[in-house]
Amino acid sequence: MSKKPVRVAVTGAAGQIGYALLFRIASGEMLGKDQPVILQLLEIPDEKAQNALKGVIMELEDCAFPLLAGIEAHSDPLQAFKDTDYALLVGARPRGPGMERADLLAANAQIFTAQGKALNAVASRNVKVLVVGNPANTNAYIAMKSAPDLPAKNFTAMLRLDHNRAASQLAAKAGFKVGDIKSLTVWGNHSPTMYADYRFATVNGKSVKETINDQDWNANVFLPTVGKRGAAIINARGLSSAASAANAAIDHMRDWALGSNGEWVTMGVPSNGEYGIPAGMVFGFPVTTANGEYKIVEGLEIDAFSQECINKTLAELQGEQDGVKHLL
Ligand SMILES: NC(=O)c1ccc[n+]([C@@H]2O[C@H](COP(=O)([O-])OP(=O)(O)OC[C@H]3O[C@@H](n4cnc5c(N)ncnc54)[C@H](O)[C@@H]3O)[C@@H](O)[C@H]2O)c1
Ligand SMILES: O=C(O)C[C@H](O)C(=O)O
Repeated sequence: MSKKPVRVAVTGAAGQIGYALLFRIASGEMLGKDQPVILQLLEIPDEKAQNALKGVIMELEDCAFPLLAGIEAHSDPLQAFKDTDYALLVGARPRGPGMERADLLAANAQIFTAQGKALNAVASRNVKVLVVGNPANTNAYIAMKSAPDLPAKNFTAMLRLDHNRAASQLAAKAGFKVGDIKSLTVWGNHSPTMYADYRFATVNGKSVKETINDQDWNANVFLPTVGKRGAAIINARGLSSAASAANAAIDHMRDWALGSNGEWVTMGVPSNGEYGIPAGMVFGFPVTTANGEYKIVEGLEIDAFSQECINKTLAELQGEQDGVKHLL
């Protein structure tokens, strides 16, 4: 018997990540090739954006995806999030000319407060939320705080792009096949301060750290390369990463919904105090996923270098979250 369709809300649906994301969701790459989906798409109430959204919907229709059980276009989050089982919050306010970081935080705080409240009011009580729009961790924190009737653990931020970037850099450095790298993680904020940590990673049972055996490369090449990859792509393309961001969003949601088969993946999730991260802070952690739930990998040893890196990204996130406290 075929499965009942699930509802997937995507915000910023006419943007560049939206364009790289929706077709893959509709083809079953996110939730499985047997799972019909209804897309509930949100764009700002602006004629140009709504027209662009219409065009994307026409293209979705023209793909004749067998799993696409419905498509809705909305400009009101209360309609877009109605009964939604999954919410991918991609749309966000980009930094404009002369805008300070505090202005960016405040503009996004407004968007994610409203969207958190709307999720709280109308979404499925089990909705799984992924925030992609930057600053992703803090936006997820704001949405979570604005939705007190939903489980806080259901609000997550995207660190998977950083994770995938780290895997790819390691593979290139040591000649690994990227798919053979296990137990890699990225701690902290989706920003250049993130700490991509391969101390526990293995390839075919062999330690990645021992194979590479180059702390200078780790500190001075690998971490800056992964941390500044988003900026490098903006410099090269004139636009921020879109296909790789959409791909990471698919990976994040697929693993959360369908399980990671015991493997570690990285998710930005609210801390319960693990590794000294303040409870409630949305932080990149190693997790395993099964039966629609994630579990933070606990008990890992944090050496002095790692602690220093974690402290740096933690301080940045604390600053961001302190900066929006008065708005919540
Ligand atoms: N977490 C990550 O790893 C990661 C990676 C890449 C990009 N990003 C972020 O993702 C976001 C989207 O990137 P993009 O390249 O698709 O941008 P984009 O500008 O191409 O598209 C964003 C879309 O969101 C819409 N939007 C803005 N505010 C909205 C709101 N309140 N409700 C609904 N829609 C809204 C805009 O109209 C626009 O169509 C940006 O914040 C970007 O910085 C995050
Ligand atoms: O949009 C950005 O600022 C960069 C993006 O978050 C990325 O990591 O590619």
